[in-house]
Amino acid sequence: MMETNAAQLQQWQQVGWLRPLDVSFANLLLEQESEPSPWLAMLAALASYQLGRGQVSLNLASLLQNPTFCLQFPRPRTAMNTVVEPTSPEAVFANTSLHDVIAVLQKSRAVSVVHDSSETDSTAPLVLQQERLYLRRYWRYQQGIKTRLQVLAKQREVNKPALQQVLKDLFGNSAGDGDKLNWQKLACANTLRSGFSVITGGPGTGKTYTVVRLLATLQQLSMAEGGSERILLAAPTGKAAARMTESVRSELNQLTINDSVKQSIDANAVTLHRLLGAKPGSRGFKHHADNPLLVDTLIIDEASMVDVEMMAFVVDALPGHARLILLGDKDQLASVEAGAVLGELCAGADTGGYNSNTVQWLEQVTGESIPAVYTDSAFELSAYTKPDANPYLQHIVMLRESRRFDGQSGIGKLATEVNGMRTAWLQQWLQGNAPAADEPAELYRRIQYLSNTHPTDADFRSLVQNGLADFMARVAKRPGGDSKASCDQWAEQVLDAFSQFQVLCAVRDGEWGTKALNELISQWATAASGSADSGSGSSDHWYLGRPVMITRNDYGLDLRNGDIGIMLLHTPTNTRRVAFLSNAAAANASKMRWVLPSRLTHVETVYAMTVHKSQGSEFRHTVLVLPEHDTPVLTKELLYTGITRAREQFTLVAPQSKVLLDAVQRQVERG
Ligand SMILES: Nc1ncnc2c1ncn2[C@@H]1O[C@H](COP(=O)(O)OP(=O)(O)OP(=O)(O)O)[C@@H](O)[C@H]1O
Repeated sequence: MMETNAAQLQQWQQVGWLRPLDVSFANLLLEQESEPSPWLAMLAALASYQLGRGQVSLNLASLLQNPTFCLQFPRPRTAMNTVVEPTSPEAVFANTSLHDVIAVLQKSRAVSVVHDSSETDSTAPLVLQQERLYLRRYWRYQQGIKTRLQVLAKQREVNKPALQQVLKDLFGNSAGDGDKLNWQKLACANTLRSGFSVITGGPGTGKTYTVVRLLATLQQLSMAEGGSERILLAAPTGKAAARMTESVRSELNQLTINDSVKQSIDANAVTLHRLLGAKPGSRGFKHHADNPLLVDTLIIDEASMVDVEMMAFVVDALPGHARLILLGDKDQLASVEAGAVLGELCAGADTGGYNSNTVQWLEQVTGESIPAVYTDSAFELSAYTKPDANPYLQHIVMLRESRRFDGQSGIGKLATEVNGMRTAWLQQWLQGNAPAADEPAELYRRIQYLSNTHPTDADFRSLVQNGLADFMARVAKRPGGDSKASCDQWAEQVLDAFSQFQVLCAVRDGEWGTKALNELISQWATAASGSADSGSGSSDHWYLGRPVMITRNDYGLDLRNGDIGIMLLHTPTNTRRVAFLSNAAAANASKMRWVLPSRLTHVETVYAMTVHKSQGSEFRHTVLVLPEHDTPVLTKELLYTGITRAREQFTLVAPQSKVLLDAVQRQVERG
């Protein structure tokens, strides 16, 4: 059986199902076993494979129950025109029981078996906990987070009368709009109750609005006691940090509060890497348990993008008294790295699940009255009566009303239907049917569907060219003068124009993937600009107006993975440079960075980017392009994330509507 499994791993690697890394890891383990067990290599390779696609562990029960669903292998790769028909996961795991697999793992020296979250002395590379097989490092990250959050989540003392007054001043008396619950007020209150909380909500549900009031609440309460709260704002990427800074600053400007409280609030958000003090070339950070951050409250935005490794480093670096608040949309795609931390913490949050303690506390300080549908008696006991109950539900408030997309908005409607995995309305829309009698015509104005198309067809080409027209015009316009200031101002306008329109792809390869579309759009762009400079027009050629995305952090240049720049003529020096918005946190730092293209080693053209890369960004007009054939990466989370990147206009390009309908019914499995 062992030889069979070794040959099987080779075959699955050949067809592109397993990575060479997965197979090498498995072989390494086998070499170290005195009595290698037949299934060890296979299971170790699959645990490593799951990690590569964002799952922290291999769930053995679901593997044996439904191997194809659990592994979600892509379409097999064909080499040199030979079609290899790989053995299916079903065939490999036929007649294998969970009991047998676990018994085999328990006997292996490469596996340590743990029954609870306590750390063991073992250094075995694999950890088996119940039905899940982990790579040790990731098991430790997960346990580290769990242990730390349990401590942070303990209830804290609050001056309730003072809190009641501050909340009343900031959010009004009670019962938000008419008979609706004021979830924003409840969210703000709930963060004060313990050292760990989550505010989750879809786009435009007022997370920033709430956070700004939370900042004011924390400062006001602290100042009333003669202190000052040390609050830090952070986000997983440079772009998300810049967006957080901008939206907090603008919301703060509109808020009428005491001047001294306002002045005590620092709206500058930094990346998590900068916060923890990244050490170039090393996995570790300057701040950790022995050198904790100087912070009383840490607020992390776009928390859905934080992977399990980064979250473990963050909680490790928090001082004992600190408070951690996570903001984000739990329904968005998780980070490409392993671990859907926010999604897992928020499992079940749609229905509240508050116990009587939480309800009583929240009602007392907010004056709101929480309906019974949001309560759950299963959480009454400190020992949870439901075995799968989520212990963090008491710490989560979900904002439920979009302030950006009203009932008339097609974007909001599309996002809601996709998130709810419902296809009936989508089918109507895809077929181009007129709005139903009870639907406003406005609903369909800002959403458009392009079907039966090919990348080189005129309809797709004009969609893209119209979308990029303003950007192209600004690139061609050149600065008002030769001064540094006017050149910077022009570059800022060019970058702003570029950020208004974006093509998003589900995949990188294939004719509807980012690689091919960037190649094609580059040719259109250089042909349209008609400049002598257009050269080959290939997507990696440094032509004027080429938009690029950084694909790897570059600490030397202070550029972050995901930063976008445009190749322009830097008029003060008369050189071609790539203009980026600066990541510098200092208030007096120049807003623009001009970098010589020769210094940029990890960049890609970015007329089209993957949905994963678009997380944390929004565009006025977003075009989501789906491939011709279904693939396992197409999930409702991916569609939801793509749709919710659109602020005013959304276009779906899907050559086959069935691909969309199948994807809506596929959910990411949490690892
Ligand atoms: N209670 C409220 N009353 C009035 N306006 C509100 C309220 N809540 C939010 N808004 C407004 O709605 C808009 C969206 O809110 P906000 O930016 O806070 O949402 P968000 O959840 O942070 O959005 P994003 O998904 O972009 O991060 C903002 O203009 C904000 O000022």
